[in-house]
Amino acid sequence: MGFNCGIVGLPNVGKSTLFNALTATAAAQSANYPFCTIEPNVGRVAVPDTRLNILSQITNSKQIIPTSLEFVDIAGLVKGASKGEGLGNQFLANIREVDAIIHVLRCFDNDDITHVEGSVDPIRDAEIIETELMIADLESLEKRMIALQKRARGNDKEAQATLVLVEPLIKALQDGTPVRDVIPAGEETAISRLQLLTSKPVLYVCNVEEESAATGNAYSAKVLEMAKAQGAEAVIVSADIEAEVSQLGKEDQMEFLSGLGLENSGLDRVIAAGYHLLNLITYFTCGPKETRAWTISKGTKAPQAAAVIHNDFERGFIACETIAYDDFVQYKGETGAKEAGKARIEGKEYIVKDGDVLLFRFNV
Ligand SMILES: Nc1ncnc2c1ncn2[C@@H]1O[C@H](COP(=O)(O)OP(=O)(O)OP(=O)(O)O)[C@@H](O)[C@H]1O
Ligand SMILES: [Mg+2]
Repeated sequence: MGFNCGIVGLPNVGKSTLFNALTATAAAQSANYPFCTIEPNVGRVAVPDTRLNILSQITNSKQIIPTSLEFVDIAGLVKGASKGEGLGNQFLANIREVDAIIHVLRCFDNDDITHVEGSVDPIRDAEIIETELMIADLESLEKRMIALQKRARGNDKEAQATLVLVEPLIKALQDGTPVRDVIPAGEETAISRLQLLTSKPVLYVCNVEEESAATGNAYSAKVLEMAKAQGAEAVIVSADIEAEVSQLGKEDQMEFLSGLGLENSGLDRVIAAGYHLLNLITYFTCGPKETRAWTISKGTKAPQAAAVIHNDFERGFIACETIAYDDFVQYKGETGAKEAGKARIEGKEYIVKDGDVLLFRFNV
C-alpha cells in the first residue's frame, strides 16, 4: 500500500525538523539556511492506535505491530517555483508524487532563523505556496487542453469526456481556487488521474515556538481560522522541541511533554490527521502471536482488504469472520463475542469498517 504524505512549504520553515521528529531520526539534514534539503527524504512512521494495546491485552498477544504511513520531506518552494525558480520544477515533480500534502507554516518569531520573505506571516506564506501550485496546475492543464480539443474534434469520446472535466478546473484555477475545492462528486478517481498538485488534500501544520506548543499563538490562530474557512485541518506543533523529545525514551517523553502542558505528542496528531486526510481506515487481526493493524482505503471490500496481508488471501477468498472493535472489547474477545452473537461471517461484497477484527478464510 503506497500511501504517503509530502511535507511541503517555504524554505527554512522546519519541514526537515518535523520529518526527523516524525521518524524519530536525524535522517534529514536540518539547518538554518534555505534549500538545506534538495533530494527528498523518505521515511515510514508507525501510526499510533490505542486500540492495539486493548486488543492485545484481551488476546494476550506476544507482539503488537502497528500499521505505518510514509512521509516525504520535500525541498522548500519559493515564489516563482512554477517558473523554475529555486529548482522549482524538480521540487514540484516531487510533490506530484505524493498523495496528500502536509503544509508546514512558520509560526514562530526568531531573528536568528532566516525567513526567505524577511518576516513571519504564515497566511502570506500559505498563499505563496498555493499560488505556485495553482500556476503549475493551470499551465499543465492548458497545455493538455490543446491536444484534447484536437482529439475531441476527431470524435474521440475519451478526450471529450476529459475536456468536460478539465474546462471547469481551468476556470477555477484562473479564479484562484484550488482544484480540491471543485472536485465534482464521483469524479475523484478521474481527477486524480490528471496528476495535479492542488487536487491533493492538505493539512496545515503550524510550527510554533516551544512555549506555545500547547496553546498555539497569534500566528497559529490565524492559520486555524484560514483552515476552517477552507474546510481543511490544521495542527499546532513545535517541530524543534518534538524532534528533541523524539530522541528520548518513552517515559522521559511523557514527562517532558506534560511539562509543556501537552497530553501527548503533537506528532501523533499530525500522523492521525495525515491518515484521515488520505481517507484511510484500520482493521485488525489478532491472536496469541500478534495483534496487528492493517491499512485500507475507506470503502474497500473484504477480498481487497485481505490482499493487504497476502495476495493469496484475495485470490482464494472464501469469507471473513468479522467482529466490530467495540463488540470485541465489550465481550472480551472472540469467544465472548461469538456467544453474544456478535461474530459475523461476511462475504466478497462486505465493505470493511474501521476497527473490524477480521479472520480471513481462504483456499488456494
Ligand atoms: N519551532 C521551531 N522553533 C525554532 N526553530 C525552529 C523550529 N522549527 C525549526 N526550527 C529551526 O529552523 C531551521 C530550519 O529548519 P529545517 O531545516 O527543518 O527547515 P526546512 O523547512 O527543512 O528547510 P529547507 O527548505 O531549507 O530544507 C533549523 O535551524 C531548525 O532548528
Ligand atoms: Mg529541509
